[in-house]
Amino acid sequence: MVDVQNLSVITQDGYKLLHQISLHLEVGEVVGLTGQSGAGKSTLLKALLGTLSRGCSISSGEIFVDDIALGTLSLKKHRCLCGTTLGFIPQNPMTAFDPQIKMEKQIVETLHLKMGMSRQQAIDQAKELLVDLGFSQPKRVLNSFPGQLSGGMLQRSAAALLLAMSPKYILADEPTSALDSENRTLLLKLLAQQKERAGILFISHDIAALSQQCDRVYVMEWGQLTETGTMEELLSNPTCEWTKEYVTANRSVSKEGWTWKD
Ligand SMILES: Nc1ncnc2c1ncn2[C@@H]1O[C@H](COP(=O)(O)OP(=O)(O)OP(=O)(O)O)[C@@H](O)[C@H]1O
Repeated sequence: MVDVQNLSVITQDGYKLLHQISLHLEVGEVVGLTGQSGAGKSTLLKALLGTLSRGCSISSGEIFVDDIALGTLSLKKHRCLCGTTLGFIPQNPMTAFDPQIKMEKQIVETLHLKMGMSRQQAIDQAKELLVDLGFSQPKRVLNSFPGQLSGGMLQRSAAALLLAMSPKYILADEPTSALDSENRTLLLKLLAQQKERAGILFISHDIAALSQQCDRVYVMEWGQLTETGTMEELLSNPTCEWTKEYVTANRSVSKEGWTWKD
């Protein structure tokens, strides 16, 4: 289980980015995290991955992954958990890969290092997953530099790499933000298939996807978790500002009453 207990993160100026966050994630469930832009959702993922920006630090609380307190680990040991235990799909696909290195080398080296795969095994696995993610020419993707691929192609490639590592916990930061509707559906389907063997923390503003995928959803405002429930419960009985505003903005009046645009 991933268990975040009363986690607070501050900047070097003492500004609180996260305040007393507590949440847990078990294998077999999808937990959503939504809320205003700048609320601190990505910061929480960075704390989980040990990649907080320079000048930001955990001021109190602890994160346990399978009963291991991450705060007791060296940065090197923390990073070792990334990939196979904590898998990550980043919000900004450009940050997922080194722009100077061809995709094939990056994917092969990661799968060799993290999974012990041979070069050929890694290439075969990558091609197979790229096809699953909608690429008809996976070889072309592997032969490209990241800059030669679109944002959506990179986001799907990052998802393929993550799936190849079969992480126990998947941390997905707006994984569909750069995708068109067809590829969004494809990625959501693949993520849903992981639920049987993984726990998924799904950060998104995509209310339809949150409703469809998540067992429960947390709302974050100004670095704090302000509300939790199924998406349906949150929308039908919103209590915090962000959810109320979302509900108001998405209410469309018809003769019969109102319906969700999503
Ligand atoms: N290195 C940093 N130093 C100072 N403040 C930072 C730093 N990184 C992020 N922040 C601030 O932390 C807050 C939370 O940012 P974060 O990216 O976690 O929000 P978010 O909820 O993921 O937003 P979005 O939905 O737009 O992706 C913002 O106010 C941001 O400006």
